[in-house]
Amino acid sequence: MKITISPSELKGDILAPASKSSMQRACAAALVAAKRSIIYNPGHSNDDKAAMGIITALGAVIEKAHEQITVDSTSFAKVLDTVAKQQEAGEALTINCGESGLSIRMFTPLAALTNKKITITGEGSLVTRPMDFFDEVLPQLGVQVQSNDGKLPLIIQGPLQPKNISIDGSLSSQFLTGLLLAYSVAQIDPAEGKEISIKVSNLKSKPYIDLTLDVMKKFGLRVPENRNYEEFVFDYSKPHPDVERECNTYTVEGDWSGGAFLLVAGAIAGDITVRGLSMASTQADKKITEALMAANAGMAIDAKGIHLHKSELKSFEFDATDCPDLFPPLVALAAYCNGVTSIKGVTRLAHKESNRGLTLQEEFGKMGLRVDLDGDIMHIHGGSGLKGALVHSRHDHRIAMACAVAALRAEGDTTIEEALAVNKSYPDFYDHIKSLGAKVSGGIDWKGALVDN
Ligand SMILES: O=C(O)C1=C[C@@H](OP(=O)(O)O)[C@@H](O)[C@H](O)C1
Ligand SMILES: C=C(OP(=O)(O)O)C(=O)O
Repeated sequence: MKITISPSELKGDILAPASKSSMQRACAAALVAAKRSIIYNPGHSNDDKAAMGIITALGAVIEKAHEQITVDSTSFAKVLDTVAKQQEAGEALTINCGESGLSIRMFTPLAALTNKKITITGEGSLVTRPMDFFDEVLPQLGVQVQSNDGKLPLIIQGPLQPKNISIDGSLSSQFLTGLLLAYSVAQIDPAEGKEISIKVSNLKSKPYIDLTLDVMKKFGLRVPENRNYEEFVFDYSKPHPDVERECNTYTVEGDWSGGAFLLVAGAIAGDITVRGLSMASTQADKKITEALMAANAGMAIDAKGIHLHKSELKSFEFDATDCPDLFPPLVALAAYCNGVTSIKGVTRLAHKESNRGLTLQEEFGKMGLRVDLDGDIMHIHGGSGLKGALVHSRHDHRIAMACAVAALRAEGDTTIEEALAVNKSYPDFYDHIKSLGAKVSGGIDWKGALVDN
């Protein structure tokens, strides 16, 4: 599907979408909390749908209402209980993680809490993303694993038993997120002692772990002591925090990752207000506000939201090692900043939905932007304007959104091929920018019919 964006001025206000990082974690926490949970402001991106599909496959029952979902996962309590009694292994099961890196890395250890033989599959770019962490780590926790040479599909069989382990956190924080959730509810072997810890070296994307711990706390799960992101210690001698609580309630946060595209759109082509992004959030991509400030963006933050208007922008330096998803919107921003912007953390981008350092260089190159890759640093030569072009999302949602935002101020039209890649995280993206006045043509209407294409 192609979508064309013509140069536009944006005006108005918009509510940021639901965060898939927050929503997927809520699904996982609701599953292992093994009771009833009400999740408000649920997301409906493909990654969110993958998470809901997985917890359903693992026994949770989801009831959807207008602005909330109710998850009943009391049957998961029985699963854990069955494991504790070491009964017969259950029947085989397949779970499909769609294209979601977080889902596969977070739910695999949770699926391994059961004693079922489970096949874990995925689609699109997920089949080429590295999963060899599981080959190395899960057997240390008593889980049998078979992978396709470190890639999907995985076949696992638990039950996972928490043990003192050391892991490498340099590729992704998502594996640690999964282990933390699993350790919080797993049955422990008394011989392991009362304190069990996960040591982590070289952890990247640290704020995502803060979000994991925050969600665990809100769902009344056992939360480990975080020793400077180098060791996470579970004290099993302490009673489980909220076992008495009958029902959890959780509100999915507004999405700083998707919201970053709206904020950048406002800084280069607008006079807009983005609502629903909390400054109290632990989300990594809240750091976009620091980049906007460094670029001299016309920004003001108050109780009504974040206001952005078009202004003269200057180049900046930024470290995105712990917030890698900001690279695409930052490139769109830097394209309109006078001078050379330098962003650190390129090596974090190699295994996302595309190899994002290269993809950004190539797709923005088609619009006339010079992007140099110098080891871990990206240099963006901004300020001389972009030309509308035919670009390709490369099946990467953040590349499609970055090109769309940059197109708002380019000279001439920009057509994005495979533009519906945005459905992975932000299905309403084109509708949202359109409601702010962006000239968007092509695509599908709400009935799935082709429009203008
Ligand atoms: O935990 C999460 O919700 C995520 C963690 C980050 O991955 P890494 O930890 O692999 O950097 C981020 O890039 C991804 O989009 C979402
Ligand atoms: C990399 C991303 O997600 P995930 O790793 O969960 O697929 C992303 O949303 O940019």
